[in-house]
Amino acid sequence: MCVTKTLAVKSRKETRSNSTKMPVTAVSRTKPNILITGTPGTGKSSLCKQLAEKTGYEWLEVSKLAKDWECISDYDEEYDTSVLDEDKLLDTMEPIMANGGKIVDYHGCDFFPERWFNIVFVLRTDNTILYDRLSERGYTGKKLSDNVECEIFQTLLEEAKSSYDEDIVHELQSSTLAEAASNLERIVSWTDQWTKDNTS
Ligand SMILES: Nc1ncnc2c1ncn2[C@@H]1O[C@H](COP(=O)(O)OP(=O)(O)OP(=O)(O)O)[C@@H](O)[C@H]1O
Repeated sequence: MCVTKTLAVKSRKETRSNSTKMPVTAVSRTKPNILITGTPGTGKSSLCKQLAEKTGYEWLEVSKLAKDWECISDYDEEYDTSVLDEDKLLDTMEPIMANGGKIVDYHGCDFFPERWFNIVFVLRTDNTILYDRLSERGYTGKKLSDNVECEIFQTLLEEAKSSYDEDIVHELQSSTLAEAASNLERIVSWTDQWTKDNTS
């Protein structure tokens, strides 16, 4: 079982979306909200940090902020990872997301409301390269193999495609530094274009 799947429950997302009576599509805002997702180690944080510097948008690193906001409900010893209190996290994020200009970074995506995001990027990394990155980070045993399997089975890509309009979901290769630079450039260009198209 993939680590990310311990943290995401799709049916609850749908219940929330319905209960808030908001449209499923992204609401109007002057700056877009961007979701960057992918298996741990695919380069989300590295990309988001640079993207925030280039755009001036706010980077929300959900795994770290969830701890600061006390939105952790449990600790999963088998996977050596925190389990989110999703309801509390979403309630905390809701007003933050409202004005746009947010870059959300998390290794899961099916519990966020669809209306929050204008675009979704799923980072992908070659399996061998990802194995080495996660080993260097100290991942071993089941945590290491499950995360690599998660990438092999493109779990996050499928999760994103089933949770958001496929037209706004984009897969980005993130195995090399050249790809990282190209991804950054592509997202900055998209952001500039979105702003031109939506604020004139
Ligand atoms: N495209 C890339 N090419 C080469 N190295 C990369 C690339 N992207 C990230 N890295 C390196 O891989 C490691 C993991 O990157 P990073 O921490 O950004 O991943 P992450 O997806 O945010 O992981 P997590 O979900 O656990 O926070 C870092 O050492 C980073 O410098």
